[in-house]
Amino acid sequence: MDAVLNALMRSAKNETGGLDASPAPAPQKPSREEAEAAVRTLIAWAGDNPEREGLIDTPKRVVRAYEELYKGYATPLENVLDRTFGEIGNFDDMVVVRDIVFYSHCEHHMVPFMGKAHVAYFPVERVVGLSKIARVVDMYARRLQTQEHMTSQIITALDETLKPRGVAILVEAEHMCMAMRGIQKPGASTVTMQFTGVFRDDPQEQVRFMNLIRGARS
Ligand SMILES: Nc1nc2c(ncn2[C@@H]2O[C@H](COP(=O)(O)OP(=O)(O)OP(=O)(O)O)[C@@H](O)[C@H]2O)c(=O)[nH]1
Ligand SMILES: [Zn+2]
Repeated sequence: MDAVLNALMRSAKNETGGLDASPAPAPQKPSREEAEAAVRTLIAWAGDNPEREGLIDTPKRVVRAYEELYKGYATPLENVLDRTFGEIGNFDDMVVVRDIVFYSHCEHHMVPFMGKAHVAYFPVERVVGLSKIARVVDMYARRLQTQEHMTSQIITALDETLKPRGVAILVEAEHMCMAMRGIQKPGASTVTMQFTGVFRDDPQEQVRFMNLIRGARS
């Protein structure tokens, strides 16, 4: 099992830098049976009996749930952003998709953090389907990471793939590892933001973005 873990750790290291468009699959992904056995171990560690009736099928359910919660590892970016649309007239202003709800898990505790992402970009001649921006958010949210890394992965993916005049992202989230355990501060929210291109160079565009995501019409 140590060899499996080492291989997984090497693979994960390769995935932390750069665009990270289509992460290489873990070279020796554990089998479904091994994953279910690990869940049984954690149930016993929590203090319950994994063989009792109510818990007997739980490892299978947890492994199925993991496939959904972490499906971002299996989504190639090129499949998400491969289609753009050119019939936009002379539109060259900001496109903002705000209030994209996401659910993620922090890499430190594997406990959920959830919130909203707001994304804007200045298209150059072609636009991307609006749902694809939300798909990119989901793709990175459904992995283990910090909120900062998630924020930078989303903006890098959009910037390098669409090559727009600029991208802006603001992510606001509540971390259950700060609410349910540890410091126990429910309601505390964390805001991360990042800008490229005109957003980075022109503070007025940052202000317009902030006003738009707060609902103001300027
Ligand atoms: N920067 C950052 N920190 C995070 C994120 N998610 C969780 N954390 C923090 O990760 C830190 C881990 O700290 P450690 O001291 O290694 O772990 P810990 O003993 O469980 O820490 P406590 O949460 O303070 O009990 C904590 O301060 C968490 O609040 C995130 O997305 N970004
Ligand atoms: Zn955490």
